[in-house]
Amino acid sequence: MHISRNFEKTFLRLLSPANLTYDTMGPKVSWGASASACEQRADVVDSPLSPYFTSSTGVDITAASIALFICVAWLKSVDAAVYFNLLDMRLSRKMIHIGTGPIFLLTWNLFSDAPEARYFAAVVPLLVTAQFFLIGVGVINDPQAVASMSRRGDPSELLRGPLYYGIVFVVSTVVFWRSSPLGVLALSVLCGGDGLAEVLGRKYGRVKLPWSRSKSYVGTAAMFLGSFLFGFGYLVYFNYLKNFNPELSVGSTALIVLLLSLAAAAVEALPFQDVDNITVPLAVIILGNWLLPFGTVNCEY
Ligand SMILES: Nc1ccn([C@@H]2O[C@H](COP(=O)(O)OP(=O)(O)OP(=O)(O)O)[C@@H](O)[C@H]2O)c(=O)n1
Ligand SMILES: C/C(=C\CO)CCC[C@H](C)CCC[C@H](C)CCCC(C)C
Repeated sequence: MHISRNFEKTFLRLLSPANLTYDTMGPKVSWGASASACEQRADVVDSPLSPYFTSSTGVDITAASIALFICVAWLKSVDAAVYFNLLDMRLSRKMIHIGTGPIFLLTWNLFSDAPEARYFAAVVPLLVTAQFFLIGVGVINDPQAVASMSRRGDPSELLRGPLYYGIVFVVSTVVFWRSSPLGVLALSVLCGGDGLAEVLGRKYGRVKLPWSRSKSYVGTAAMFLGSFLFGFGYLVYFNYLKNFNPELSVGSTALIVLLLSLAAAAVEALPFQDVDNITVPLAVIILGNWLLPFGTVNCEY
């Protein structure tokens, strides 16, 4: 068994109630059943880059370089839009929050099916997050990045929301990678739900939640909607690309993502700021680990 499968197993065991048992292939709960085809989660995605290389390392280095290039181009375009006053600082922060993760997810299938591909992929958010960490602590001076990613123009703000966001991406890429619907779902809910909550909440959220005075009913409804749209959209997309084995059944997955989006909206409505970037994906992983097996086809439960 590859070491990364152990990460996944250990991570889920740490997060879950003690009465559930885990199979050896990842976040699939075995409800007392013996190992079956439902518990195989091998990565069988074929990279479009593989015809051009003789080794998986060549594919993975190229895929990581392409992702890094796209990342720099995207972040620099947002910085430039803020610099030329085409974009308001608050909106730019949200655009980075909503856009960066989903763009990264779209690059995942460029990587090879080698077990170490996830580490090459994780290097991309790791490098970008490390750079923002250094800006946050004052080692690197990058006023444009601070302007586009902070709320009030203070570099140390990068050490909260943006840093947590980056860490969640690195950990989830290594632990779950692309063959697990859990990681894809947690990351897309983090980007879509939280992002839409702030954009719509700030614009239309006049009536505040009684227990969370900085959040509104409109924002919480947008959190639910954004979580569902991004979460379900990305699961259907990766399902169509045959990332998940066993395959997801679109109907039951819709229902499960609906429930998980409600849970994500409830967690986001709690009176905390910044840590949403950790609590929301964590809640989706804990609950999704229990619910998602029911959304797979050809399995008996
Ligand atoms: N469930 C939610 C989540 C967020 N929001 C809105 O989204 C914004 C949250 O922005 P954020 O950057 O997290 O916090 P603040 O620092 O309070 O925002 P700002 O300083 O830009 O007002 C707030 O205006 C809040 O009303 C909301 O209405 N409902
Ligand atoms: C402003 C942000 C959050 C506030 O809630 C987002 C911060 C973004 C990061 C620190 C960057 C994370 C890196 C990526 C997930 C890698 C992206 C690669 C890609 C191809 C665009």
